[in-house]
Amino acid sequence: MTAAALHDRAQLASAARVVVKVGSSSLTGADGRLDPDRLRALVDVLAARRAAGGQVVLVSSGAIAAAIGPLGLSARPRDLASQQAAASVGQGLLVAHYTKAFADHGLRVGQVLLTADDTVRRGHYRNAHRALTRLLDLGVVPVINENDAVATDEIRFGDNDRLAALVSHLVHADALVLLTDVDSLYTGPPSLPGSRRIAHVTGPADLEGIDVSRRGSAVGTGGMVTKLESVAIATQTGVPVVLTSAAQAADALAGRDVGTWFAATGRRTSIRLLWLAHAASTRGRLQLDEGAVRAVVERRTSLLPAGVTGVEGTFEAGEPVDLVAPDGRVVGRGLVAFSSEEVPTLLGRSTHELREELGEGYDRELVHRDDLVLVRRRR
Ligand SMILES: Nc1ncnc2c1ncn2[C@@H]1O[C@H](COP(=O)(O)OP(=O)(O)O)[C@@H](O)[C@H]1O
Ligand SMILES: N[C@@H](CCC(=O)OP(=O)(O)O)C(=O)O
Repeated sequence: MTAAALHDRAQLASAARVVVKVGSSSLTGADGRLDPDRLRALVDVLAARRAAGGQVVLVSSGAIAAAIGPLGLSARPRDLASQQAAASVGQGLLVAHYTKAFADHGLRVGQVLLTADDTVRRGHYRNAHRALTRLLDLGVVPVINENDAVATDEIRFGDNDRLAALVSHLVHADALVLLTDVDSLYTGPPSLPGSRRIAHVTGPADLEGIDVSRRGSAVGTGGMVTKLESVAIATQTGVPVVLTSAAQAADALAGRDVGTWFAATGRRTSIRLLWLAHAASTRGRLQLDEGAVRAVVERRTSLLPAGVTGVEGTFEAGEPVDLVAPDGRVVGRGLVAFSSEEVPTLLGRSTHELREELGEGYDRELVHRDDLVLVRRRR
């Protein structure tokens, strides 16, 4: 199935496949613990959508919050190991609640735990796509979360907003619905007098001057910042987004004038490159000479070892690195074809020399053009 581009929120009512992301703040009570009534209210809305024939993929946060009570914690843990342990306990409890609540509507759920790698590395991406598509074909509601118990700080999303954008790409969704604890995007912190609802965003220019700096709820992670990053990823790859509160989920899915509608700005494109440009944290840096900068930036060629003068960091082949110009500007990011141990022996050498000395396999690009994005702004 391919997504038909939705042009306005009214079309959401008949969209065939939507991804709905719900944040921890919408599933918890004032004490920061999971509130089964709030979870059930959301499930009622999603089940109604399924009953009307629409497919739903749910990306749900709340694993860590769900463990706060059972583990006797006073608040959301801050260190990675405790978060991993809490997520491991809480994820089972969370899915048990979903399984029961959807079963009351005659629906099955399938738990899928993903890491950033699963949505970016080619083989993993295809695998996740196949599994999710089959679940949907079987009428199941996939319930997705990050695989927090094994995700380390370097590789994890940490928030589910950007994960939801990548999942929307993965399942070819018609739209992404981000549910949180505010009813829309505002011009400034919602609690500040004078902040106004933004109903419609047609592109990045509409977001200029908007203040999203204030952090959100105590249980949520990313606040509005990661939601706007999610919006950027989804809309640039052709998926429109509605952002609203969980309380208005039914209205949003019915295409009514609630929340903020973010129109799609681009067409379906490579998610790997989008992820590289937006969010991947790089593992190292390759120093380019002027000629290599011109080749990569102006002629859009692959990066060859001959144009690289230095390397920093520790990375494996296939991991993201920054491409740095002689003046220190990051001009691009790429998935490097060799590990940081191998790179120094290749630097400044022509592909011919490398083939002669090291044999075939070493005469290829350091970063292939298909694995490279240009960075226009200073990061
Ligand atoms: N300009 C803004 N418009 C709307 N909400 C904002 C804005 N700036 C900051 N926020 C905050 O973002 C929060 C939502 O993020 P978060 O707590 O991470 O939710 P979730 O758990 O749903 O991911 C809201 O509670 C709100 O206070
Ligand atoms: N994967 C984590 C999500 C972290 C989180 O709080 O995300 P969010 O509430 O969407 O900002 C969990 O399930 O607890």
